[in-house]
Amino acid sequence: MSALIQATDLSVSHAGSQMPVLRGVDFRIDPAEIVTVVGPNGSGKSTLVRALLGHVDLTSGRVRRMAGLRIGYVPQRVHIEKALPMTVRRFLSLPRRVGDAEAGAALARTGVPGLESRQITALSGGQFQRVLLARALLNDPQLLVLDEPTQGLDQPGIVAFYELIEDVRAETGAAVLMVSHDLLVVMRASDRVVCLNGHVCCEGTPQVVSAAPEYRALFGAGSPGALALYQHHHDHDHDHVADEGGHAHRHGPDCRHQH
Ligand SMILES: Nc1ncnc2c1ncn2[C@@H]1O[C@H](COP(=O)(O)OP(=O)(O)OP(=O)(O)O)[C@@H](O)[C@H]1O
Repeated sequence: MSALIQATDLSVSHAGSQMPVLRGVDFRIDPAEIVTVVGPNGSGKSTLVRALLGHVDLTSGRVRRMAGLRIGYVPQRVHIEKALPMTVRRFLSLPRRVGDAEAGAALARTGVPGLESRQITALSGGQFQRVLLARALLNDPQLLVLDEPTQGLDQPGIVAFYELIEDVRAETGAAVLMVSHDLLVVMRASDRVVCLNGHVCCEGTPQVVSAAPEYRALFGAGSPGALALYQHHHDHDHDHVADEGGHAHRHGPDCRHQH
């Protein structure tokens, strides 16, 4: 199956920084897959997403996007000028004007029907994330890219949002690339999880990754384990590929974690 996006040996350095943010990253996403990138703060998740979309210059490596690929992108930060009144309806027509029926259908699809006349700044966090998703869906994307789409949501809101994402995938067949901090919920909703820390630390299906000793060392069992990800250190290169149960699972032989 040909990939929607495939990156090979990707390295990125930001201007003024000695250290590359990403080094030697291989990544691909196939049609209808839900892939989630997890990793500590500053590990390069947003940079990877932006590199895959062609929004940052590469130091080395290559990114190939399928010709004509339609992408719906929800960036990590959406700046809304508070002083500038803007209704949901108007927001949905930026940057591309859409008809009332299309706008209404997108809002209904994401579980926030009838919000057209509300001010964007008056929405709750959960409503706003759904409006952002509605806008991303207007393009009839083959790939949805969501950078921390559940920020600011409470636990039930997070669970409901991921259920919505799975429904959207089932209905539209769109692939979904997400960056997330909601590790445990993400494990359930994703076909594949990629753990990033400047490089790909480990990756595979949720089952394979969660069964891997390296994953357990990182996350433990239950929610407190999620904190471990934010404490672990990577001081190694990955030069080892292990195959477990026929699934790709990669981890360095000398991957040391604080646990
Ligand atoms: N435009 C930029 N110019 C310079 N440095 C940048 C730029 N964007 C990101 N960085 C730096 O690159 C590193 C990775 O940032 P990135 O936003 O990709 O990480 P992240 O994993 O998405 O983090 P978080 O979980 O905090 O959102 C950070 O040290 C950040 O300060």
